[in-house]
Amino acid sequence: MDSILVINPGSTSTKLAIFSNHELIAEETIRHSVDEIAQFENVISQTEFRTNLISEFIKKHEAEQHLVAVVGRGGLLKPIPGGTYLVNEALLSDLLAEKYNTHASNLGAILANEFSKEYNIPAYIVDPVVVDEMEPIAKVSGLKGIDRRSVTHALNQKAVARVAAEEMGKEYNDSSFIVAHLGGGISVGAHKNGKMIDAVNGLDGEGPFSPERSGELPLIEFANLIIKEELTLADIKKLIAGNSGLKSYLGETDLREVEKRINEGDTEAAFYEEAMSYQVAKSIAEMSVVLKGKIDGIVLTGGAIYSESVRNQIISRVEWIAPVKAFPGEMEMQALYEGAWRVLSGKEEAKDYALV
Ligand SMILES: Nc1ncnc2c1ncn2[C@@H]1O[C@H](COP(=O)(O)OP(=O)(O)O)[C@@H](O)[C@H]1O
Ligand SMILES: CCCC(=O)OP(=O)(O)O
Repeated sequence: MDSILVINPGSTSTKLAIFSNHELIAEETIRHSVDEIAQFENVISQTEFRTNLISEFIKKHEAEQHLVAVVGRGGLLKPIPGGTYLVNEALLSDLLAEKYNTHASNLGAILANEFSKEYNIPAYIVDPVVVDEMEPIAKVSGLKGIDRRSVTHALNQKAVARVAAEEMGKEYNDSSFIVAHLGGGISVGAHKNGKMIDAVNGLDGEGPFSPERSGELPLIEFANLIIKEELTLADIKKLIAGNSGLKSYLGETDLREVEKRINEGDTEAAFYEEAMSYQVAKSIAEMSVVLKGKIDGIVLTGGAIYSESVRNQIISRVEWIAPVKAFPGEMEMQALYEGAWRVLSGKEEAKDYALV
């Protein structure tokens, strides 16, 4: 039985799966609390902690003898086309140096490499968070020398848009969708004819706030804070992409805990949950302008879309734009497996990061 190990590190979770001959053999989502993540100085220093969790998973499912490849979520690399990439020195070196910023997805290739070495099998990443299909006009920021960049849940955005298109009897490559992914971070993409032509960057301080990120901030107020608190660049990255959003308002990134508080009558928790939904709806509307109103559907996805109230709050504000479909959670594990399988079966060649 040839098996492929799938490793998907998110900011609040490590998702693991084993697939064999297109069948899901085992799957687990390990959630990480705010306190658990706070023990670590940075993302890279979580490697051993998450490696141990993955080793336990492999042993629990007795997969050691069967692994033929490992595939991880692709992190912050240089802007590159979509596809399956071999994990090699050039790719690992950019991730370990955090050359293009820090995020849990950087661990995908690093963790995959650990198991590649242990089991002497190839390691891949698929459609990393930096997949860049933005049109030139979308990259203009408003200040010469600074361009907008594409940092999104590209893998899942494309996977769910494909399923939504199929359900509507359409082809992804021949339709227009707005996809909002609500995870630890929130990204929103305008997909036109198979390409994400504009996107709200879910990491660098654009668009809606998320369970742990600030999204867009009033610039002058933020500049004053940086000066007053004498923040370094590392402090700023940690603040806007790890210690803001619901965490800063409510001390919590787990929406299920937030909802428990709401059910117990916490009006502040209810207010900030609704504010997050309100901001997501605004970003979706922004993308409807990118697509000039010709939209086949709006797709809501990510862990936070399991929340009925978040889902309904967004839908009530955007359903006038286009029909809305919700895919709570993500289809990333299957998409990662398929990307690796396409290469192993010879249908596609793995791309070399150093050469793109
Ligand atoms: N069943 C659920 N109900 C409500 N919220 C959920 C549920 N499952 C996950 N979430 C929330 O979704 C967010 C994380 O989404 P997810 O896509 O799993 O994150 P990650 O970015 O870590 O991959 C967290 O706020 C989490 O609490
Ligand atoms: C926008 C980059 C991807 C991202 O934010 O992923 P998480 O939600 O897992 O943090």
